Amino acid sequence: MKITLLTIGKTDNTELQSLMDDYTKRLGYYISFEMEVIPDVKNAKNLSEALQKQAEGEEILKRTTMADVLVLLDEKGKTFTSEGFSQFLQKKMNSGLKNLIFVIGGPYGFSDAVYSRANGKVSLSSMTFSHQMVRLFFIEQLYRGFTILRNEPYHHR
Ligand SMILES: C[S@@+](CC[C@H](N)C(=O)[O-])C[C@H]1O[C@@H](n2cnc3c(N)ncnc32)[C@H](O)[C@@H]1O
Repeated sequence: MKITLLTIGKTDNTELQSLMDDYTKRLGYYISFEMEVIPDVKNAKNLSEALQKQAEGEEILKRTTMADVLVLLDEKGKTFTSEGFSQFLQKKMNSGLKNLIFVIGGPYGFSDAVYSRANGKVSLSSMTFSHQMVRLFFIEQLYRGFTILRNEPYHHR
């Protein structure tokens, strides 16, 4: 199984990027993982929130096929413990799925079209994080999930 994390817009914070690179490298020992950055929508300043979400949504949907499982990172989604999330990952791997795609929305979240296509929603907290911060938190949780599945001493119950 390959896991892709789709995000909108590059991170211009080098410290955040360096932490993400570190967890991405570590994750690579366990699973094929890629973070794909969708370029910021051009002229976003001149667009309404709805139009910006629609444009971002089209870019997200372009990058998925119906065979992929698409899971949105969304504060109103399902919450997991880290152990529960590791079981979620294990089940997806056992199911023979080829592509598991997680998506982080832009500054205004997701368009209705993306919500309609999604197979599920996962929340990291009921608080809202910036779309930049949430990438780091999520990649760390993915890494944690795999260390739990391998019984490695990263996660302390
Ligand atoms: C600034 S937030 C957008 C908030 C927007 N009000 C909404 O309704 O989604 C940008 C993105 O970060 C992600 N995000 C923020 N907080 C999150 C959380 N607690 N759990 C999961 N994803 C979160 C979501 O993908 C969201 O689309």
